[in-house]
Amino acid sequence: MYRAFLGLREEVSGQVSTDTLYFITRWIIQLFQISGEDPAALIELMLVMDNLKNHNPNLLFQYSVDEAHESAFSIYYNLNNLEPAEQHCQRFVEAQQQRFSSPPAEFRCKAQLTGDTQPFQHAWQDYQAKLLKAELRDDPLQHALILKDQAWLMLRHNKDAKDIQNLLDRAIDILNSQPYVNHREMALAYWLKVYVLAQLGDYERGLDRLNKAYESTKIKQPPQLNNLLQTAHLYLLKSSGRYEEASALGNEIAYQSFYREPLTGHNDLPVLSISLEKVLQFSDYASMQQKNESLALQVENARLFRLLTVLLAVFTLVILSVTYLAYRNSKMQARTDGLTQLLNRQEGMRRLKLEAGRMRRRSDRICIAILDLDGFKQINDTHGHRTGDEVLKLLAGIMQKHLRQSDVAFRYGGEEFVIVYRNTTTAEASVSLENLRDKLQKYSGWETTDDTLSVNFSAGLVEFSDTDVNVLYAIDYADKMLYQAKRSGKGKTVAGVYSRSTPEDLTFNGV
Ligand SMILES: Nc1nc2c(ncn2[C@@H]2O[C@H](COP(=O)(O)OP(=O)(O)OP(=O)(O)O)[C@@H](O)[C@H]2O)c(=O)[nH]1
Repeated sequence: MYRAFLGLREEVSGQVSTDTLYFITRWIIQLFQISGEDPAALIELMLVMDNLKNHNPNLLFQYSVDEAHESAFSIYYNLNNLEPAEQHCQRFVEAQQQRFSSPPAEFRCKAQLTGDTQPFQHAWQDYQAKLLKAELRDDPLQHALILKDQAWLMLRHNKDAKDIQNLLDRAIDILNSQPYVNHREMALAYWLKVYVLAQLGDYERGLDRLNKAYESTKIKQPPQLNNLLQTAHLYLLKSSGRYEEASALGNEIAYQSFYREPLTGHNDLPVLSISLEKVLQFSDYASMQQKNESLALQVENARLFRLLTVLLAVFTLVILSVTYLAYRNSKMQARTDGLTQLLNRQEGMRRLKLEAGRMRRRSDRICIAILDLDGFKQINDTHGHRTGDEVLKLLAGIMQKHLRQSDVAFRYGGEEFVIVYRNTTTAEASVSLENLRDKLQKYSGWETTDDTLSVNFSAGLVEFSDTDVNVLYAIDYADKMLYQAKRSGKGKTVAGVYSRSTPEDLTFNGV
């Protein structure tokens, strides 16, 4: 297996990026370590260290400087070569301090070197306090989890295997007695147990625990958890001298790791897959090659699937946007008058009623003006309908430009327009209407006729603040005043205030 990966590194060097090479080296180190080939792992590690020196460590390997030193420490420590172990521990501490804003207060490598039991004591006391809390709260699940964590702590500090087993047995018993079994925690507890039994060389019981662990993760088996159990299995096989089985399982774990993130997301994956196949052709791992192919296919399929999902999402988004825009457009069209682009009568009346509602709620007032172009038939007859249309559009444009945003203007019909002035008195609205009139009369840029056109309008204006009266009465009232404006000479505004007491035969105070 190492040979295959060493060969792979040779094959792809120069073709792939430096950090991919670093990843491959990392596996090789891990493989050597798993198999207890510490000196070989050390040589590989030195290779990484050299790379770290040659490249800018803050850029390329910024996430691995401390990991490399920690691995070097463990290897030297295992080999009982304490001087370099100490150096690497120191470098590891420095790297961690650089990498994290708040690195751990106590470092395990230091404690291991000095035989300092302080970190263990602190953590142990912490767990004891938590245990007490869980007991008081009568929370057996939490209790079991803390027992399991305590076992893990003891294991990391090389405590007595029997004590560790006791803790784990208690944790497993509690987990088993729960109405709903927590499969993940159960598997982790069993995994620890297998690990401890492997250290004790108790293969039979270890295997029994392992089968239970596989069993408890059968329902929901995330790949990482499965991988964890496989690693425990590997320890067990190795510790009981079953090297062939261990080697086969080691291969499987290595291949699975090869195709797992983050390397599968790596740009260099195609080169790696092809090269791995080539290397395997010259090695004695023919059966693994098949597995490699099917795994590569799975990766490719997953990638295609991801691509398709993204494409589908983009496509759906485009369709939705287009549909939404078309819908919005058609809605706009249904609301506006095609010629003047003002609101049409239906939408205008709806907005008028809304404004009346708002007025009632705020005890406000509104002014309603009806404008009618004077002598418009004459304009049509003399200058043609196109000029008539131009006049209508001109007045609409002037309204849009010179009315306030809160005012609502719409085409009431033919050459009639309505303006709803929010919170405005008749005096203020009259000023606005005179302003519109002024702009209309001063206009001279006609496109459809050379003649100077005299364009003007008459208007009926009503102030309306009575909360009990239907706003349509006010419109009728404004219409009647418009009629008065027409009758009394055109080109003017006649205004009045409408209330419930306004008699049927209307009296006007002209402006
Ligand atoms: N060009 C054009 N003319 C229209 C449009 N809608 C209505 N008209 C015309 O507007 C004219 C309105 O004529 P009348 O109701 O007699 O009004 P007027 O000539 O302005 O008379 P007064 O209101 O008394 O000043 C009619 O000839 C309609 O055909 C339109 O969209 N475009």
